Amino acid sequence: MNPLKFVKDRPLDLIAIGRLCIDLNANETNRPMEETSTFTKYVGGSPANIAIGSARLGQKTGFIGKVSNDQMGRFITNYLEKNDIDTKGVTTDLTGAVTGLAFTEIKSPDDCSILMYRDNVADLKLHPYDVDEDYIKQSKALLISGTALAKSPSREAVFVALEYAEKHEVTVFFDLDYRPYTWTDEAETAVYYNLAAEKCNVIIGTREEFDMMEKLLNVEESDDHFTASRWFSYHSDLVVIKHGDAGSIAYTKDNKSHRSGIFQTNVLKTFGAGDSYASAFIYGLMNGKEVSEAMKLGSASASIVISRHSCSDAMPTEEELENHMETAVYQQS
Ligand SMILES: Nc1ncnc2c1ncn2[C@@H]1O[C@H](COP(=O)(O)OP(=O)(O)OP(=O)(O)O)[C@@H](O)[C@H]1O
Ligand SMILES: O=C(O)C[C@@H](O)[C@H](O)C(=O)CO
Repeated sequence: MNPLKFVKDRPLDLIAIGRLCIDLNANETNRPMEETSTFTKYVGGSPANIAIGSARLGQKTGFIGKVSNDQMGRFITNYLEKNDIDTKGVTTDLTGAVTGLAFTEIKSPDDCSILMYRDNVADLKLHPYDVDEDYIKQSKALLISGTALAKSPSREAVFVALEYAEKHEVTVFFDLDYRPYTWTDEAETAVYYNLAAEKCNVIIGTREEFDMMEKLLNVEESDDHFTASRWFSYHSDLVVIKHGDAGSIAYTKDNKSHRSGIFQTNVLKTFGAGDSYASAFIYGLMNGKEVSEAMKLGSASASIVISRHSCSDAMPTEEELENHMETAVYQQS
């Protein structure tokens, strides 16, 4: 069963809002950053990766975000356009802000980390005035991502987008995308995540991300069912909790749960799993698939992306995803 309804006849399927950055992924793998000397440059940032994954799967996709007024900003906008992403909502910062950089360290397939350079970044300068109501109402769905809530004015820009989405019946997906280094205070983080989640139809996050949101509730032990059911009295119809290589579980408002396993793969690096999962999961739901089938699409896409070097450029097309699901070994959780 698929609990979501999407308005029909809109020019865009999905608009993502938030971070547009650069990933610099280590070329020399199986070694620490101190010993890495060359990196390959890709577009990055969780909502950017999800938008790219969505467009690769044939969804009409747009973006609302802010880029730096330099070569990096232009590289990002050009890449989005080359991937058929509508960039009408992408504005250029005029205050001298820079593009956020994520240097990745690939020590082993299960020991990866990201070193972020995020001082004075353009993505967090997105202003409520940059969010156009007429643009949001052209889409069936909106994807928000938690990192954009970390600072003003980007935080307010996301809340304004949420208001417009509700007004125009745009289904909202929230990928929690919790990056601790972007935040300074745990209570502030939990409060803003919870305020945003109240307004979303679908919430997708890892167990650790939901634990962060439950920090102020004095919850003694993590419990996926408790986590999901909190949101059904607000706007949510569907909550997904990801558990890395142990798969994922989704709960629907009718109190049913759905589990997904993983597709076995040759893991090169772990990052990008969540973004590829989200893009294919959203694509599945928007194309009428049952929740468990959409989760399986998400898992398949994740297994492709973690076997490749980048996150954004590695996103599969519809054909690649279908072929992969036919050939890869599925492991039920
Ligand atoms: N080792 C693995 N092999 C195959 N699939 C995996 C593996 N790890 C994760 N996945 C798939 O990716 C999905 C998302 O992974 P995970 O729970 O690690 O998300 P995440 O922490 O948001 O990812 P990211 O590392 O990108 O932040 C899982 O539900 C699973 O389907
Ligand atoms: O900006 C980031 O958080 C880094 C991402 O671009 C990176 O690709 C990643 O971590 C994907 O999950």
